[in-house]
Amino acid sequence: MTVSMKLTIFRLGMRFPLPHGGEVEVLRDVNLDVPAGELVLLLGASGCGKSTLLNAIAGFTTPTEGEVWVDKRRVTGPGADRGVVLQTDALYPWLNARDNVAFGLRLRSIAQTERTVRAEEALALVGLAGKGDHATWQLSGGQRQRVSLARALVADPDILLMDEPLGALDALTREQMQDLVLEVWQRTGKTIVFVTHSLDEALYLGTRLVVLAGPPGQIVLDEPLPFARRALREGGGAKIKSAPDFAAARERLRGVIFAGAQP
Ligand SMILES: Nc1ncnc2c1ncn2[C@@H]1O[C@H](COP(=O)(O)OP(=O)(O)OP(=O)(O)O)[C@@H](O)[C@H]1O
Repeated sequence: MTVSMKLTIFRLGMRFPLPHGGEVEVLRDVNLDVPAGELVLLLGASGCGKSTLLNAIAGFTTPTEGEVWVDKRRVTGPGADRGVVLQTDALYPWLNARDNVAFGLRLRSIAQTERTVRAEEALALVGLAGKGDHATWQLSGGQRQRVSLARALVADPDILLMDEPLGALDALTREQMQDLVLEVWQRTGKTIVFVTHSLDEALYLGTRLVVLAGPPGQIVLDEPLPFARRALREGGGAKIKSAPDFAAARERLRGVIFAGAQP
């Protein structure tokens, strides 16, 4: 699992019709060029349009203006080149962990034996080796999100799109899952776009931080981040999250987001 592709968002705009006439502008002139293998953290206050942007990249919605490209292919709808993980896991309760992961492969007419092998590989990648036979109700919240991540990875997508995937987890599990995301990113080299409204999560996890403010949602900050690579080099986050430069970055960004973030 090593495929990864460049993502290009060009002059993206999104307006939705309102029930009693008129429309609401949710995104305006969003431009983003994501090289292959980058881990982009998309941060912004509630309602600024993060999910709308992610849904447009996933192809779940069609933008009113602009374009989304994955490498040389224009996005016109959902596709196996983009794997999606959402905040709620949406696992099928009648299937065990392995069959939940393998489900998408069945739709693509891949033979049973290969489906099983690939599902087991994906489960191992997210730290669930040997848990394939578990029913979904036997899994903790964190484990369920690991299964969701394995389900997104099993088809070997070019890009992984994650919309607040850790938002419903308790604080400790969330920290463990952040390290898992980093590990998966390092091992697969996938291009990842990860949405969050946690400032600490955005600072810690990304190799690049993109801050969206709105409405209408516009990019107000786009800069590289050092902490994810440092965490991988030094093994683990506690020390990094309490380091003076992490605290300083947090304070600076808090200012950007909560004070002067309106475009
Ligand atoms: N289909 C739609 N029709 C009308 N308005 C919409 C539609 N989808 C989203 N919106 C509006 O667009 C705005 C941005 O929503 P979006 O879910 O993208 O924000 P967000 O930054 O992801 O917020 P949160 O962090 O709370 O999930 C919201 O005001 C929402 O009500």
